[in-house]
Amino acid sequence: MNHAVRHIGLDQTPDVWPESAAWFIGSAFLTGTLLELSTHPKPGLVTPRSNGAHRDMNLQTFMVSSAAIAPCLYQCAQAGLAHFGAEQALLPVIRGIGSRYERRLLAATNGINTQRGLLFSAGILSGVAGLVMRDRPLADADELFDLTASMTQGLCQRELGTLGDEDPKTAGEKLFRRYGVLGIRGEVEAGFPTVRAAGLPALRSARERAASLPTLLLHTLISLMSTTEDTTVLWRGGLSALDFVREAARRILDLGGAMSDEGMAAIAALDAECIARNISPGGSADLLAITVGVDALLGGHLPSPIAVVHTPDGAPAL
Ligand SMILES: CC(C)(COP(=O)(O)OP(=O)(O)OC[C@H]1O[C@@H](n2cnc3c(N)ncnc32)[C@H](O[C@H]2O[C@H](COP(=O)(O)OP(=O)(O)OP(=O)(O)O)[C@@H](O)[C@H]2O)[C@@H]1O)[C@@H](O)C(=O)NCCC(=O)NCCS
Ligand SMILES: Nc1ncnc2[nH]cnc12
Repeated sequence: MNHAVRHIGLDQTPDVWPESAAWFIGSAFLTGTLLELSTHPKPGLVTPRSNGAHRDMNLQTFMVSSAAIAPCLYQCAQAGLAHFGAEQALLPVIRGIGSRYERRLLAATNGINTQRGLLFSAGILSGVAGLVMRDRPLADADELFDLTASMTQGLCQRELGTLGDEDPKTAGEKLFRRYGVLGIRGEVEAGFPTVRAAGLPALRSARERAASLPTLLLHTLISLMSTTEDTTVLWRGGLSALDFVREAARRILDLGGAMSDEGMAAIAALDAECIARNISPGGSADLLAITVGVDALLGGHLPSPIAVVHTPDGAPAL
């Protein structure tokens, strides 16, 4: 068995591999989804202790929508594992699965848009991961992101560039018309540059510095917020809100991010300010879930959720 496969605990016996690989991939992104939701504080976002800048959803709204979309991740991974031929031909298969689950998401939340963006990005990555992992573990994040960019080449032109004079329907289409921003489609078609350049480096840096799990997750989010072209922020507050969020996040990173007392104080202040201004960086929250999921696919180990204290004789303190 391949060392990397053994390292991430997959059973590579031929008749079990596709099933276990699909569950492994889906669980990686579900782990990222659940850990994002469980993180507190998160400026302007829903947490176990705050609804952030939202009046129409709370943690349980996200719990039911996460439960509704979890099977989609597994099915997209299975579609990738079963796909033979050019990767571009896999995209419509993934889009078909995702569209069905977007309806299930909205049915589970009574029409509230909690995680449409996450469904899109995590579904596509699950499919691409399946494409690669049919034969072997992922080499690195670049392999996953480069293949994603290849599979979705032309997506923005097809779905945004050909809007013509017809009325834009979704937030992303309206914002493309108004500001020329590409939103989640642009992030995906470019191969997740924000996760590559900000998310994964921040997560790895926090892990190397032995940060606790909550600190690691929040530090990664702030790093993502400093650079994400988040159409969720744009939708609510325009370019001034997007500039405000990115500049505030950069200042927090200059103070040490979530790994310093000064940074944590600035995060608390930003949370209050986002709520006061009705700003919610939902796109960055999605990218936090994606970052954790990709790290898990690569066998990354996260700090224990509870820092276990051991007694002098080595037994865990109860
Ligand atoms: C492909 C679609 C998902 C595109 O949808 P849309 O045309 O709306 O495009 P965008 O606005 O660009 O993106 C939609 C959501 O993606 C998140 N997002 C935005 N920018 C980025 C970015 N730069 N990087 C990553 N992700 C980004 C964001 O999603 C999160 O925020 C939403 C919750 O926030 P909230 O403010 O509450 O949103 P609203 O309720 O809309 O506003 P209020 O009324 O409350 O004020 C939530 O979606 C989070 O996930 C953007 O909102 C879609 O068209 C599509 O095709 N879907 C079908 C499914 C599919 O194809 N799946 C394939 C794979 S399975
Ligand atoms: N925790 C959260 N709060 C608000 N919007 C989100 N989109 C994804 N995660 C979110």
